[in-house]
Parts: sequence; structure tokens; C-alpha cells
Amino acid sequence: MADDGMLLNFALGDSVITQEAKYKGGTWRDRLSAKKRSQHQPRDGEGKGKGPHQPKNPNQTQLAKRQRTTDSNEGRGGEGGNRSRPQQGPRRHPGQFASSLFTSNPESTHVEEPKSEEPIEDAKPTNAPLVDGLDTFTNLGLSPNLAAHLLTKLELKAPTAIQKASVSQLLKEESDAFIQAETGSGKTLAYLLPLVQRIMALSKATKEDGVHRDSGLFAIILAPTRELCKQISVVLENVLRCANWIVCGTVIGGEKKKSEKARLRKGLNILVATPGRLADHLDNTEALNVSNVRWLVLDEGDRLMDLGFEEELQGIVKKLDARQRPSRVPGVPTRRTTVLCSATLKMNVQRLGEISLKDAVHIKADLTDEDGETEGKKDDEDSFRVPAQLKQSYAVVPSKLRLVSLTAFLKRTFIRKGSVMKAIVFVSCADSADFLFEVFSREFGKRKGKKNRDGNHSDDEEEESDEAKILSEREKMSPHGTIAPAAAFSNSLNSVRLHRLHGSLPQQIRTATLKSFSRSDDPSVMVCTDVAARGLDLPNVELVIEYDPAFSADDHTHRIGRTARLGRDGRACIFLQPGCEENYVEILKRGYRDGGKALTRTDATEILKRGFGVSVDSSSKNWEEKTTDWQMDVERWALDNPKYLEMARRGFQSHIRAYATHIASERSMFDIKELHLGHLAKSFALRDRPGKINVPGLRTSKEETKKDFKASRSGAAGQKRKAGATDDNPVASNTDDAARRMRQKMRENMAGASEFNLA
Ligand SMILES: Nc1ncnc2c1ncn2[C@@H]1O[C@H](COP(=O)(O)OP(=O)(O)OP(=O)(O)O)[C@@H](O)[C@H]1O
Repeated sequence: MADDGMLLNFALGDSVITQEAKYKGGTWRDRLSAKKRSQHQPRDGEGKGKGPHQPKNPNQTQLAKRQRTTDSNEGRGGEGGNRSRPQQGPRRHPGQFASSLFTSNPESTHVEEPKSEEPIEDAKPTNAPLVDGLDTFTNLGLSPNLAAHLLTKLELKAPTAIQKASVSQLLKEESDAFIQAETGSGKTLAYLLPLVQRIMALSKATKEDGVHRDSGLFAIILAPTRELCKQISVVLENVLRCANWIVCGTVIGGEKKKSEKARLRKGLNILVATPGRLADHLDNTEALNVSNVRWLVLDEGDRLMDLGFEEELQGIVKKLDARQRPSRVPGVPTRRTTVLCSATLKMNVQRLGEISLKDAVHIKADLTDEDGETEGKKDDEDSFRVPAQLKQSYAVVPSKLRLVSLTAFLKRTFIRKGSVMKAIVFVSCADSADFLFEVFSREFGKRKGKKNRDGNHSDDEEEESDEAKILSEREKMSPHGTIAPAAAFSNSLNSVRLHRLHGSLPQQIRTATLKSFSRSDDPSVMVCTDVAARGLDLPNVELVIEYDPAFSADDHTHRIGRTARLGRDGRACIFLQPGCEENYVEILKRGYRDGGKALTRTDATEILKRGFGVSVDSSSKNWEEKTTDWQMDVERWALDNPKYLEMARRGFQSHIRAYATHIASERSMFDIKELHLGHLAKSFALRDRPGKINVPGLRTSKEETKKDFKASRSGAAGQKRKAGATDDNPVASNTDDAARRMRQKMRENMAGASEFNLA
């Protein structure tokens, strides 16, 4: 293995290595010194065996950064050019670099604390149902009918700790409440059960024919995403099977407003809604009568009180207040009860007045440990515990190695059947999710105009029919293009399915994709944005990878909470870059009861060795070579396909924009000024110089603007952006405007951004 980044990446054939390299690009000084240096280097075997940890020569760093790719076939563009270039040789594109994966990477700045010699015991689950036999749903005060239904029909044997606390409290008093408990601890039933019990009780109080759909709307449940609303509605429908005279429904958008209006006109007793859609109906649908509403539940209440939803929520509360009337149904309380529920709920007193919450009780799970100490007492306001059985780790991965490390991590994870059933990979923006989906669903070495193993050029038609086969397989799996075989980390023993999910997809596609991931019996991975971070209860998720760290520590708690639910095991790993991002480890430790003794660390070398070094396919190459081959293959694929190149560039741009929206208190750990844009581009398989990738906020030089102009006239500048795709990706030649818009987005998202178009 050569130590020179260029050689590593070019993987040139022997004949090419003996040729004198041409040096292009950079300043004349760089080219001259690169040339001189190469003349003084031994030609053969120099640097063999050097890995990523070899001491670096600073001059080489500069060389690797500035030197352009060389190719004996340079200048022969188009298909003809493709045909005649060597298999492993880089394709020349003006203004592009193929830098090495293993040079110039920053080292970790943090010294790992020595681990205690004592083995760490597996922690007992903290979000499981109470199995001591003492607590039953009947004991909590639920009606025998409802309790029997839970036991026999829904097979819920015992309540969880938060259900125990919440059901008894909310049945006893009519005070407003905060329900705060770990992810996956059954909070949905914790507020639904007392609510349903209350409405069932109204039926008994009503002398004539009891409560029915025309009796009025008694409760509204708000949640931030459509997916979560649907999930809540399914749980509610299941509970209401024992009281089928009570009718529930949803208004969440994504379907025709006309059908929602028709549903409201027919009459509902419990409504599940997204704030935006409810606000719309309150303004425009006469049939929506809220005079009887006496329960308002804000699921993921902290998210609903964030900027973005805040205004809508205040508007809704004002209208509910103004339209409330004494009910003609006996037993309906005179005042409305508001319940906020979340794993990361802070008693933010300042905001409470805004949604008319008064003297709210704080309902928490009483987790009394064996020493009789109550867990809740140790909690401080700003940190939220994660389920104790959830095993967390962090991986210190430099920018350049991010894409290959994620691939290696997933390769290793799915190396054998049954090792992991489902995994979720969180990214910061929709464009990154789309890019990773395409990268992972393509097969290694499959691209147009590629040479065969024997050195002959493969037949384009054959290649295209291969591609057509893959596409038709994908089409069969998912007509919407959101599900595909995960070729990058499937192997002959284990084939994995890949899904992508984000808020920019049409609603019916989001729903179908989530359903497929949820029900899949095959090992599956879902690459998604924070649209799936909160509340979703997806079965058999055993691993969560935060490829891009969350915008806030609270969001991190929700993301990793998609695994280790209801007492089950789970693992989570977050990718951090060496440097200031490593300070995030302190935040990870805060989620532990013991200060993070069980938190484990890994790094890119370890991940790559495990992912690319061990494989079910025999190969004499070592892990570094295999990693480089894989990266180069992806880079060439992107270069060969304008559609994917555009996708990679958009991913890169949106990633940077999203990076700038970390909440203010955490921005010192995610400092945009510390991002090495050139290295980051590599993780999007890009060979462009960052300045050429139209990053908003970065001024393109006059020279580059001129070159761009010329290139676009000659049609070589790549495709123009599709119409309609410009809203979130302002054309970057107007960088000042783009920077202004980015700052605006940052302000909008300061209180903890999720994806920009979440619900
Ligand atoms: N008492 C119980 N016994 C068995 N299963 C239960 C019980 N209560 C809830 N569940 C199941 O536990 C899972 C998690 O519940 P739920 O989604 O309400 O958790 P949550 O605390 O709201 O999580 P999050 O904070 O992520 O929103 C669901 O699949 C639910 O059906």
C-alpha cells in the first residue's frame, strides 16, 4: 500500500505507476514542488505498509490536497473517453481531486479514560412492565371491562411504572399534568387509558342512549408528525374495541381535506391531529365543534412547544378557550384538563401560561431500586435518562472516513443472518438520506463503461441490462423507490433491505415505507431524518446509528429511544468527528445513572478493519485496499451519473446547512468553522473543490464564477437543478442571499430543529 494519497486512490496499474506523473492544478509552486518531490522518491514500494497512523509529512498533505488526478487518457470525454481509460484509473473532470482516504485525517484530541478492570454487569431494564404481580390494571382503578380487555385482547399483563403513576393520578384528580418517562415506557397508554375510562364513565352518566358519535368532541390529542398521529390512533382504536360506541378519528393532512371534513361532520368523540391541520380545520370547517372539548393531550409536548409549532398551538388553545361552552352531556367536567407528555419534558414554567396550564402535577415513573432509593430523586432538570439496558457507544471518525466507516459498520452488523434484525440510521437532512440510499443500494463495481476483470471493456448494453435488472428488482420491491436491496452490506449469507424516509416524500409514500420497515421479516435498515426520531414504535429495532449527531441532546434521547423499548435490549452508536465534537461524550454520559461506565468508544480504523477486513467473500486484499477500492468505486459512479452527482452535491450542501442548526448551547461542539469541507466532500463521494459545490455562505471566487459560466455554456457544468427543488437549496451563485436564508433557517430552528418540513 502506498502512503501517497494519490497512489492509494488511483490504484493505478503497474504500467501507469512507472510513468512520470503529470502535475496539474494548484499553484505553479505546488506543482513544481510536487514534481520535485516525486523525482526524489524511490519509485517502487515506497511507503508500503504505511497505514493511517504513520507520521505524516506536511508537504505530502499539501500535495494530496492540491494535486489533480492524472490520467493518460485525459481530455477524451464522453463514452469514448470512458471506454479507453484504465479500469482503476480516475476519470478526469476539470477542477476535481481524488484525495486519499488515509492521509491528513485529524487525530482524536481526547484521551480515553482507562476503563475499570471490573466487569460491568448488564443493567436491568428500566422501561419494562412491572412484573412483580402486585400491580394490575384493575388495581389502578380502571373499570373491570377495560382492564379485562387489556389483559385478554391486547395481551397487556401488567402496567409499566409510568402507567401506574399516571393512571392513578389522572383518574383521581382533574389537574393538568406533565407525564415524563423514558422512551419506550408506554406513555401512550399512560394518557389514553384514563382518558378512555373517563369518556366511558360519561356513557353511564348519560341516561338515554349513552355517549355516541353525536354527543360531541371531548378530547383532542396533538402530536408533531403524521406518523405519530397514525400510531396513536391505532393504539386508541385497539383500546376502544371494548367501547365501540366511542368514536375516534384523525385529521393530519396528507389526504384530501374534503374527506377529513366529511369525517368531522359525521361526528367524533376523540380526535388525533397534527397542530397545523387542526388549526386549519378550526378556521375553515364549520362542522368542527370544539365546545365540549375537556381534554387536550400534547404528545411530545416539548416539541409542540418549540418554535415552529408554538404559534399554531397558541392559536389552537385560544380558540378552544373562546369556543368552550357548558356541555349538555352529564358528567362532563367544567374545565379543560391539559396533559403534556414526553421523554424530555422540562417544567418550563415560562411557557406554561401560554397554553393555559395551571398548577400542573409532574407525573414520573417511580423506579425504586433495590436499596429503596427512588431514581427520580437523582434526576436533574436538564438531563434525561435513557433506558438502562440500552448499550451506547461512540465512534470517533474523521470526515473523510465517514461514508466508508458507516458502510463498514453496517457490513459488520449484518455479516451473519440473525445478528441484527433492524437498524435505523439517522441523518440530518433529506438530501443525505437520498444520497445514502442510492449509495447503499448500488452494487460494488456496477457502472457504465467499466472494464471487465480480464481487462476488456464490458459491453455497455450488458451493463445497462444489469442496471435495468437492478432497477426492476427495486421497482418490484417498492414502486415508490424508497425500498431496495441493500447491496452495499448484504452478502451471500444475509440479504438486507434498505428503506429511506424523510419529510419531503409524499405522505402515502412515507406511510407505505414505514409500514414496510415495520412489518419486514427480513433484516432491514432505514436511513431517515428526524421525522422518525420521536414517538414511533417500530418493532425489532436493535440498533440505532446516529451518523449525523442530533440537533439537540433531547433529540438524541428520542432517536436512540427507537430501540431498547419496553424492557428489550438495544444498541446505539453515534459518529463523532475528532476535535470539538468529542466533547459530546459528556452529554452521552449524562444519560446514564452511573456516569457512563458502560459507554464504549471505537474509531474508524477499528470499524474499517472489522467491516472491510473480514468478509464472507475471499479476497487477498487488505482492509485499507478494500476500503479505498470501495470509496473510489462510489466516486466514479457519482462522476459517471449526473443524477447521482447532483444528489451527492445536494447532500453535501444540505448537510452543511443542517450542521449550522445545532442548538445554540451545543454549537461549540458542532462548530461549523471546524468542519473541513474538502474532507466532508469526500464523504459524499465528491471530488469537487468545496468552493465549487455552491455552499451557501461561502463566496465563490471570481475566477471560479467565470469558469462556471464558461462551463455551463459548454454544457459541461452538470445539470441544472430541477424545478421545484430550489426552495431549500438556493442557487448558490447568489451566495449572499443563500447565507441570509440559512441564518433565517438557523433562527427558526434554534430551539431544537428537527427536519425542516416535519409534519
Ligand atoms: N403495559 C404494557 N405491557 C406490554 N406492552 C406495553 C405496555 N404498555 C405499552 N406497551 C407497548 O410498549 C410499546 C411502547 O409504548 P409507547 O410507544 O407508548 O412508548 P412511549 O413511552 O410513548 O415511547 P416514546 O417516548 O418513544 O414515545 C408499544 O409497543 C406498546 O404497545
